[in-house]
Amino acid sequence: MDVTGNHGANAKHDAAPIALDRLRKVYPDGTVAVGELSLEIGSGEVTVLIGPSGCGKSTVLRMVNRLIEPSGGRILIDGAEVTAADPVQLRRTIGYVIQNVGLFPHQTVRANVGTVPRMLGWDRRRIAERTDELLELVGLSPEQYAGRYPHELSGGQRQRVGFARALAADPKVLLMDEPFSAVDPINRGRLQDEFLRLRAAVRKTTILVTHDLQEAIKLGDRIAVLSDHAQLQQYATPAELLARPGNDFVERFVGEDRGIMRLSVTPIPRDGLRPVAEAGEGAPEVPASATLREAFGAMLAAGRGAVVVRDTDGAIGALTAADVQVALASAAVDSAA
Ligand SMILES: Nc1ncnc2c1ncn2[C@@H]1O[C@H](COP(=O)(O)OP(=O)(O)OP(=O)(O)O)[C@@H](O)[C@H]1O
Repeated sequence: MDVTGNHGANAKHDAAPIALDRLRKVYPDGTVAVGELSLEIGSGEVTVLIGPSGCGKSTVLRMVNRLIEPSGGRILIDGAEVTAADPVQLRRTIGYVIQNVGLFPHQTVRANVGTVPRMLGWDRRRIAERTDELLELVGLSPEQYAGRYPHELSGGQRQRVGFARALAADPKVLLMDEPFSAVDPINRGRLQDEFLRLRAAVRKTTILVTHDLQEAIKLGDRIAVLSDHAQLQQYATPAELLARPGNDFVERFVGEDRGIMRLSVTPIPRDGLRPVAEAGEGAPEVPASATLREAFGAMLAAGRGAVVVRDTDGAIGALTAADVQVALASAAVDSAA
């Protein structure tokens, strides 16, 4: 299946880099929502904006698709200034996913997903094919769900439809504003996993707003930590951010759990493994691609002090609880280098 949507004439859009250059927004009542923000987002990367409530995250996002007009500065997508584009045309090249999805209640799932392709004048057959393809991609069988209305879906399913709709016309850029926050914790985890799976298949330059640090760490290639007026406090990979908070604000923001959270962004050190026998008889096993969190979790679940690490050729070594601590310490040194 061609999940990129690049099968039809004129449908091809590669992911595009985004640059925010001294971006500013002062609302008419004088509120300075965004003081001056500069940020570069690489093509195909997921950047997460995170920060306290009211710090300007949504304002930044909504300036990128011109739902809000900037008061100053520039936004460049693929080198072209966003403010030079027609806002309606622009929005057709940008997928937008919001908290409560905003599906049209009186339209079927099929019609909702086909919204932008219809506006772009695609023929019916092509729209139908693309809709089926996307529904499958987000894990909803078209036979079962295409004819339903939004009120006949669960919150998580609605979110999936919203995501399919955002991807329908193969946008260059995806903007996601708290996309999973209206969903219960279990479905939220599932949707996050789904997002990770999808983004491996469809690489879109994505800006995702959240106030959930776990989510930021799980989904972001890079995280921008903002304080009031969208002041950039640190822009770093999840591993760097947790190992080396750039200042007191970020240190307070990531909080005391950052040591634990680092487990989930640090891979098992293949070079630092012990002989397999040191794990002891019946030790739990984890794949070499696992993180320290998964390895440590397997130890705790089995009540053991070590795991056997396996790759496709078989067992490649043992990792103990003490090794986990050493690996974390050396990963912190690496990320400082
Ligand atoms: N239309 C508006 N007029 C005046 N002030 C506004 C307007 N919209 C938002 N603001 C203010 O701008 C600031 C930034 O709001 P914004 O919604 O961008 O923050 P946020 O970081 O996304 O917040 P949250 O995490 O709570 O959703 C806030 O102080 C908010 O009150």
